[in-house]
Amino acid sequence: MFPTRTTSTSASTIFVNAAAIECGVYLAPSSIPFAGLGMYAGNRSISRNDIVTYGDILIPIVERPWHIERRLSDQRNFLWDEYIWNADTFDFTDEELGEDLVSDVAMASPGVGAAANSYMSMINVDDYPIKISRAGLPPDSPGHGAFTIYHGRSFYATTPIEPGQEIFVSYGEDYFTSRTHTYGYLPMPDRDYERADHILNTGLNIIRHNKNITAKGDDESLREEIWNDAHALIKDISENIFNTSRILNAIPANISVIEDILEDGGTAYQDYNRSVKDLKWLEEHGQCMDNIIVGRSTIPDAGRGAFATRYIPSGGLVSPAPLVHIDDIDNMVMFMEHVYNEDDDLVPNRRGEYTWQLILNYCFAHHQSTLLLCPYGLLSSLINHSKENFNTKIQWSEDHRMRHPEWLEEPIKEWGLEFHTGLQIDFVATRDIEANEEILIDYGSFWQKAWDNHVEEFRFEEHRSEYYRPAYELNELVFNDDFELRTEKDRAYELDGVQMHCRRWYLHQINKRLVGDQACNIVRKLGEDSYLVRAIRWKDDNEDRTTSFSQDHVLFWGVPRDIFYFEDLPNSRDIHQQWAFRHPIMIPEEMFPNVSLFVLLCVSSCHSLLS
Ligand SMILES: C[S@@+](CC[C@H](N)C(=O)[O-])C[C@H]1O[C@@H](n2cnc3c(N)ncnc32)[C@H](O)[C@@H]1O
Repeated sequence: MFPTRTTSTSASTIFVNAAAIECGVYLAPSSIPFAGLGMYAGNRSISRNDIVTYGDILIPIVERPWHIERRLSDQRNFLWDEYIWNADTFDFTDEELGEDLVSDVAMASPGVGAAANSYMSMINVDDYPIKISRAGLPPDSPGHGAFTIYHGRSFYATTPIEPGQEIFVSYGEDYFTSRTHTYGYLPMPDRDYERADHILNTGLNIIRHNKNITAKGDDESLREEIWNDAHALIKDISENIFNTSRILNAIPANISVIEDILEDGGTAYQDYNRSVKDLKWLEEHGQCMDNIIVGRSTIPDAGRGAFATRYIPSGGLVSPAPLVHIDDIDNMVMFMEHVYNEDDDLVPNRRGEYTWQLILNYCFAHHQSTLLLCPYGLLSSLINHSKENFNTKIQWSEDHRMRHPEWLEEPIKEWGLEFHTGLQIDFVATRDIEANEEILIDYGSFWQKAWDNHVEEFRFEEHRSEYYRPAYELNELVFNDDFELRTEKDRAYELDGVQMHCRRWYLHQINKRLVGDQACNIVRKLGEDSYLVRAIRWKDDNEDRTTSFSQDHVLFWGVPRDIFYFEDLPNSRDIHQQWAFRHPIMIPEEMFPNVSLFVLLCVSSCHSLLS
C-alpha cells in the first residue's frame, strides 16, 4: 500500500500552459537533501509496467585506468565515476560486450542513468535490456565507430507513479555500502526497514497494552512520556552509540509521525510525501526533459538522433543538460599498442599510436582549453550537427539553476578538480520546431572541418573487408537459415575480426572431455541444419600440468546451427580503430566569456586534436 501524498494538484496548475499539460518528465531539485538535481514524473499517472522514459544510450569508457595509469598525477578527479555504471550491471553476454572489453568497461548512461537519483526504499523504475546495433549504417559508412552501438535503455515503472513523484532508480546496494563516507549508513530495503518497523510496532504495542500503565488508570500522558523516552533512547543510541546501524537509522526523528508512517506502509515510505511535488512547483523549479525522443537520424552517417515529441516555440526549451566537467582532455586518451616495461608488466605504449575514448564525441570542448564539458540529460546526447539547418543552440542555464554559476568567472584550476557538477546548459529552439522534426545544433567550424577531412580520408577498403560484421550482428544472423555460414574452404572469420565458437552444452554431451565452449570451424555443410564441425580443443597433455596447453582437433557430425556463436577478437570493434572519427563538439565562442581565465594550455595530445 502506498501513502497518499499530502500536496494536491490544483486544476489551475494543470491548465497554466501547454508545456505543463504535456510534460511527462521534469529535471528539478531532488527531494533528497543535498542530492542536487533529480527527475520527476510530470502531469500523468503512470501505471505499473508503463514506459517512463525511452531509449537512452550507453557510451562505453574502456579500461580508462589502464590507459591513463601513471600518466596523470591526479586520477582522483574523474567526475564521470559518479555517473557511470559498471558494464556488469547490464547482463551483457561476453559476446555482446566484446571479449576485449570485459575486463574493465564503464558505461556512461547520460539519461535516467545519470540524472535520476537512487533512494533504495522507493525505487520506482527499472530498465529494459539494452539493444546493440550500428543504427543501420551501410557497411562502408565513415560514421562507424563514431557513435555508440549501445542503445534502447528504456525505463518502465515497477510501481504506480503519481504525477509529480520523483523517479528513483536502483544504483544497487553496493553503490551505497561502498560510499559510507558520503552517505553514512543508510537503511537498505527489506531487511533494515522491516526490522525498524518491527522495533517501532513492538514499542507501540508494549505501551498500548502494558498492564502496569493501565493499572495506574490508563494515563494517556504517562504512556506518551514512556513512548517519548523510548524513542529518545533509540535515537540517542542510533546517533551516538550505533550510528553505523542501518536499522536504527531508519527510525524517524520526528516521533509524532511514527504511527502514521507505520499505518501508511512502514518506515521505508517515510519520505514518500516529500518525494511527490505539486506540478506548479515543478513548473517553477523544474525543466521539461521529454520534449525529445530518439530515432534514426535524417543525416547520413550520423547514427541516431533526437526528435521533437511536441511543438517547441522559438526560444523554448528543447532539453536541459547538466554538465560533467573534466579538467584535462588527456583523461580520454586510449593507447592502441601494448609494451612490456622493465618489470615485465604489459603497459600502454605511450609513444605509440593513440585514439580517444568514444565519449569525447559526446562532450563539448574549446580549442584553447583542456576542459571537456560532457552533458547528461534525457536523450540530449543524441542531438546531431547541421551547419545549415540547425534549429537549436546551446546556452548557459539561468544562474539559479546552476549549483556553481560562479565557476564561469574562475580559472579551471580553481574548480576543475571539484568532485561534483556545478554548471548546466540548455538546448534552446532557434526557430519554431514542429513535432517529429530532428533537433540539430551547429557543432562549430572546427568540428565541421574535422568531419569533412575524415570523410575525405576515409578509405573503407583499407580499414575493413567488405565481409566484416561484428559478433553481435553475426549472432543474430546465425539463427537465420538463409544466412550462409563460412566453411574452412572460405575466408577465415579471424581475418574479419571475429571467431566462431560452439556451445559447450552440445559438445559436452557427445564428448565428456570437452568442458568449455570451443573455438570451432565448419568443415562442410552436411544437410539442412546439419554441419560437420571441427572443434579446436585446447588440451593439457602433461600429467603434472607444468607444460603449456597444446591444440587438438575434434570432429563432430550433424551439428545444428544454433550451437554456433561468434566473439569479437580483441580490439577488433570499430570504436578501437584509429580511423574511427573522434572530435568533441565545440563550445560556441560567445559562451566562453573569459577565455583568458579559462585557458589551460593544451600541452600534449589535445593540441593535435583541436588545432
Ligand atoms: C553527440 S553524438 C550525437 C549522437 C549520435 N548520432 C549517436 O547515434 O549516438 C555526436 C556524434 O554523432 C555523429 N554526428 C552528429 N552530427 C553529424 C553529422 N552532421 N554528420 C555526421 N555525423 C554526425 C558523429 O558520429 C558525432 O561524433
